[in-house]
Amino acid sequence: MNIDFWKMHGAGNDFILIDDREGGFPADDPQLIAEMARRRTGIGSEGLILIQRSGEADLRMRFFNPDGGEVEMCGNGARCFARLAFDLGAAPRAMEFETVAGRLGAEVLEDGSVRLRMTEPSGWVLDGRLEVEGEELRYDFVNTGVPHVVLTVEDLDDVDLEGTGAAVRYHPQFAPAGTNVNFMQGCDGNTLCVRTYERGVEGESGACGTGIVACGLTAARHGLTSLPVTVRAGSGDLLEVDRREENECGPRVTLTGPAVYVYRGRWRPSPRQNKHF
Ligand SMILES: N[C@@H](CCC[C@H](N)C(=O)O)C(=O)O
Repeated sequence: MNIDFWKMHGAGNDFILIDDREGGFPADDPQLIAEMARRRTGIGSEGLILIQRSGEADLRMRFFNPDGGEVEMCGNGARCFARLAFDLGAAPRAMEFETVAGRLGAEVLEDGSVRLRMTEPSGWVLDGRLEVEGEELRYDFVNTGVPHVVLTVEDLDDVDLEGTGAAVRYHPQFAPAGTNVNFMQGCDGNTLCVRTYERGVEGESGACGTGIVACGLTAARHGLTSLPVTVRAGSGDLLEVDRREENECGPRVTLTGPAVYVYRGRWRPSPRQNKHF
């Protein structure tokens, strides 16, 4: 058996997407997922996404980090999920789907970009203090579907992203789940620039949607910017974070940005994965 997939990216954050509406993908095999996601010897990606049927919404999204572990949500991945689901005829242009973090809404816009309606942010810590390598760091924290620390910096090009990122990601304060770590700088006008050390990628990813939302909301709460805010990801792509009056449920945080096809392919598992096929 082969696995048909789409390779897509959202602002440079790249994913493997699989139409698993009929079931059958061995999601309980982290080794297989890690092998598919591995650069050089696999397809290479910063996450694997399953499109599944749902009894309660249009669809269900499952998201796996490239280390094979399932986590609650992925902002850039959710936009790719919505665009592919719409193009496959699996969901209407304005859809709702389940995630482990809760129910999301998405609208595929005419140009193929996607506006995502997020779950309500939770677990806020504003102006927290953290000791990292003998130094006190000021940080903010919010869960926008997955956990995010936001570190406000003066010069994004001058941060030790891998060093400080890993130290905060594994800091006992955020154990056992760990956290993603965003470095945020105010840029020109009402624009933020963000680079993210991602849990599960264990390094800098091309962009992180939930991290960009965490930064946009944090900057607004500190009065550094106002919503809607434009955020430039590490990849250079621009996304918009807003809080909009969407429906009778009241205002919802939104993330709008690209969802781009790279190619379509078929994965033939290596012999050591043949147990499934
Ligand atoms: N890239 C994602 C976040 C994916 C999950 C993250 N790696 C985690 O473990 O929390 C995004 O765009 O939000």
